[in-house]
Amino acid sequence: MSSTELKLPLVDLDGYINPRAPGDRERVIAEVREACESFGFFQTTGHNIPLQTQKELLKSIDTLFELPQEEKRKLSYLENPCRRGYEESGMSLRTGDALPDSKEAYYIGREDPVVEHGGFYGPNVWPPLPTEEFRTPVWEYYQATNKLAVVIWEILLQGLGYPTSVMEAFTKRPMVIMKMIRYPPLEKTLPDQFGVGAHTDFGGVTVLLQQPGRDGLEVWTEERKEWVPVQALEDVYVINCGDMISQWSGGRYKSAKHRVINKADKQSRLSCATFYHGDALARNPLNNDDPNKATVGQRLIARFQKQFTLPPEFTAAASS
Ligand SMILES: O=C(O)CCC(=O)C(=O)O
Ligand SMILES: [Fe+2]
Repeated sequence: MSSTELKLPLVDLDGYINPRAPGDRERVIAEVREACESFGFFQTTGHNIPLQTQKELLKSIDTLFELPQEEKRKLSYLENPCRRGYEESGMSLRTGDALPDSKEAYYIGREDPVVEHGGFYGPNVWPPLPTEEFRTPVWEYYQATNKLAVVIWEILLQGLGYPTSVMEAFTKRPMVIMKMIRYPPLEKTLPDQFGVGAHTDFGGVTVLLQQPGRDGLEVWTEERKEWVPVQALEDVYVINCGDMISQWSGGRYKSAKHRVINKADKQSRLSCATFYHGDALARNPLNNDDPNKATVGQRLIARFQKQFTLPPEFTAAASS
């Protein structure tokens, strides 16, 4: 089978969110488990995020990235104690890739009033756009994906035989980072440059919205040693597991390598990833005897130490 024929599993979450018959939920739980054991990725419908909310989010992302470059630079995440704000094209370098990512990104997260735990918690940076054009639709979308991520976490935990109440042990103040992304057209990308170079996601559950019709995401299958292209379909989300949940599951759920290259010659590509981890200070809630005693926050630091500029108090927390 050639790579173009291989597709990610498609799971309809409606049976879990609005069960109508006995066994509906169990069926969805089994389908998600199967997908995450084989691929670490799946696509999904029946997710309960209104199409209008998705469209408004994409419009807001477009408006944001259309701001003049000097305006965007003023919002740099490198200047922000919580690493919220704007990441310019060419700033993320991936191991093994000669060239840095071509994408530009903008990060928001939980809205906490004060900076705490070296910036894991704190306020967002909002761009100088009318509230109704950016902050309101983006925040509505952020909350909707938070809810969806909780549903996915619950399904994944039940797939391993745990009750959903396990969530309480590590999600009192979950770190939920949302990354809005714009990829330049292919003709503006250097040869051998990726939009996002091959990587695994750091932590928990990722909820990804791709701009419909703008393909570009590819997922690595270890079994076949192939990159599987993922279609960007309207109202269809991509869900994947990160390294932390993979480790917590004892390796049952895969954290698959993936990369993005915008396939469109002349059009940019938008996407938005919500990464739902756990409390900064939480440890593996599934195994008290896990020899890896790192907190969620420490894992995050260890992973991004090279990629992001981190304040010293933060880095110190990683090694303690
Ligand atoms: O834009 C995409 O389709 C995927 C982005 C991604 O993998 C990431 O930001 O971690
Ligand atoms: Fe990713």
